[in-house]
Amino acid sequence: MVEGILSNSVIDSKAKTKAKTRYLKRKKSRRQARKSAAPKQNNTAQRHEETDEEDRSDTESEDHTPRERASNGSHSKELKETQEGGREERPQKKRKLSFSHSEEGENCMSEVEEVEVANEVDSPLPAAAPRTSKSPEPQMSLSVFPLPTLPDAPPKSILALQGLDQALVEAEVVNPSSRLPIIPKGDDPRTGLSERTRRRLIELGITELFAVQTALLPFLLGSSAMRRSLYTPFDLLQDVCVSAPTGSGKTLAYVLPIVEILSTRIVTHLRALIVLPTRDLVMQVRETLEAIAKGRGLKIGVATGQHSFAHEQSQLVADMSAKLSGGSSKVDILICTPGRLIDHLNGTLNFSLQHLRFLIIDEADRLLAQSFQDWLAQVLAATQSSPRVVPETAETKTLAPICDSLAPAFLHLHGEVDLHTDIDEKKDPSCQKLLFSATLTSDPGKLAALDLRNPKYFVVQGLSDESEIDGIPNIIAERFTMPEALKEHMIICEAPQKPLMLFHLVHNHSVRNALVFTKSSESASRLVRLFEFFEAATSSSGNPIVVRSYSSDLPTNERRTILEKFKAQEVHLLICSDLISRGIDISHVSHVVSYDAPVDIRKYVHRVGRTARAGRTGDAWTLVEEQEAHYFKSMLRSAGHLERVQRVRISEKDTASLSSAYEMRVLLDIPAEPPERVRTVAFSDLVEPCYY
Ligand SMILES: Nc1ncnc2c1ncn2[C@@H]1O[C@H](COP(=O)(O)OP(=O)(O)OP(=O)(O)O)[C@@H](O)[C@H]1O
Repeated sequence: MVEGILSNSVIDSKAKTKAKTRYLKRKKSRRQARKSAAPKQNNTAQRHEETDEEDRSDTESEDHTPRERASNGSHSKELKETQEGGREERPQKKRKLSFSHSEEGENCMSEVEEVEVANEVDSPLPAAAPRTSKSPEPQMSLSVFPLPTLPDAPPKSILALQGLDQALVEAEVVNPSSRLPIIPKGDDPRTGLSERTRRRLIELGITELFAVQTALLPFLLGSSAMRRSLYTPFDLLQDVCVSAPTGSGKTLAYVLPIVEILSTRIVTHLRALIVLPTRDLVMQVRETLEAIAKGRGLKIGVATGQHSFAHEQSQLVADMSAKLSGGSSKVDILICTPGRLIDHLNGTLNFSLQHLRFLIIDEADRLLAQSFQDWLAQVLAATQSSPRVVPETAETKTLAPICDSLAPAFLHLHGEVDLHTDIDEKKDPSCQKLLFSATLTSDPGKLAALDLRNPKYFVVQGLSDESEIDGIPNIIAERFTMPEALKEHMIICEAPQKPLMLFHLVHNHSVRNALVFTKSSESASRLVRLFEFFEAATSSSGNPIVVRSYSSDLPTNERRTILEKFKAQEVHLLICSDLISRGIDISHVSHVVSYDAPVDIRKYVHRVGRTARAGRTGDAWTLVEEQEAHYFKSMLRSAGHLERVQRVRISEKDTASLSSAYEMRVLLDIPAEPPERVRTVAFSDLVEPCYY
């Protein structure tokens, strides 16, 4: 019986072995058949199918005993490898899915693939995941949106032009070296100047026009009669903005058209208003105007607050007895500072801007930065007519009869004037705005405040000035053009050495006829005292250097006297605050010294521009304290100007003779200071005392 059982089990095991052999044979033949059918390449999908197949086989043979599995160790190993292979290949499998289910374009597909591969790398799924999935449906991928990508940064040139007036971007560039000889006789269609004006210019020694004048005169005086009209109610004239280097003749560029056009007037009205930032400039422009307009019968007035308000009123307005709708003026041209102008607009009866033909804003960037009483908005409003609301009021009844004419744009205000013509159109003010500066602003906000009409920009700038760096026009990048014959230098030294450097420049570099700029009026007067001490210590001869301070601390009359002495070369050095850093034109200034370095490029441009004017040569020196050197250089660099400023090194040997003589003298003469508060008894303490 036992034997029977044993023989049965042997038969059983033999049968199983046969079955297994058959299974392996079948499997081998299947594999060979597949291999011969499929291309030889190692296709991942195929491999995967194989794996699936094998998996299925694996499932088929699940009824095998563990022993059999053990005996089939190589088979299990193969299975395991296949599983790992399947796991590795999963991203491709998923890609296949998304490809087959997405209707989106190829680009989108590649996006999907990338995302999935990335996900796979970041957080691999458990290996069994695909197999445990019960769903027969392939996994739908979520609709995928393109990932947000950063747009390419726009080029600097585009960014710099954002928000700017297109007229500024398309400014007319004028070559600074262009000149136009003045023809004394006959017509001159090139400039539009009358023979009389040209003769006057020649009398004044002006034989040719400078670049800015050659560009502006034809534009303002043009050949058409309309351009020369006193009123242009239906033809709006273009406003003009001019950026031209210091000393390039901007004043004449507006004075000549004013004189030329206003000379045709019959009745006196206030037709040209010139606004300037300081009294000194008002006086200077007045001199130029009077010289050019001599014999033309034009009346020129000034309002700066130098005289009493009542006195100015009596100089400006002819009739203050009753309100005249057309205003009343004793002057054709008014030159003024903005503060006093607002005083007259608000407080002087019959002071009216309705007849203005020209509104000139010189040193425009400086004036636009001044928000004093919102002066610009008030001036612009006064050039416009307000709509007539009620024809008959107590006020209009008392309106005096027309003894002074109304400007065309203001005619509707008067009840008795009821002009209905074929051309019964709205009439615009005839005021043309002209802006000038060596450092004209491109700030859209500031320019917008001017309410410019179809402006035309002129920029006087050398072609060699690397006109556009990064495609950004110089005027927009605040790279200002300097006078061609100007030589610029800087001396970097310690702060206490600055006075010595100044004495060195005066005595060893023959700096005379110089403007020396300090940061404040107080610094200017202290430096004058120091200089006088020094001169007393060093000059044995009878020719000491004469030094004076010039700042707003001085009364106007004293300032005028000092300026006249300086012009007469009786004063050799004028130590001044920035009061005269803009616009002042003194032809013999051969040197400018910035004793305190300027902190912004505009100030630098205007200070150094007091020399090398009208084509002359000149030297500018800047004393830069060591701690300021980095800032100063980067300021120049960003203005594209660093290469033009030459660094001059001054050794102790150069100043040895000056310092010993000076320090001895200072020790004797220095005024008593509380000893415990004074750091050292050095001459520098006189200039800028250093207290602990
Ligand atoms: N065509 C010319 N021929 C000779 N000299 C001239 C001519 N035009 C102007 N000038 C002289 O050039 C000097 C500088 O002129 P102006 O004061 O108008 O310069 P600017 O451009 O206004 O300078 P800034 O920007 O410093 O105010 C003046 O002395 C002026 O008389």
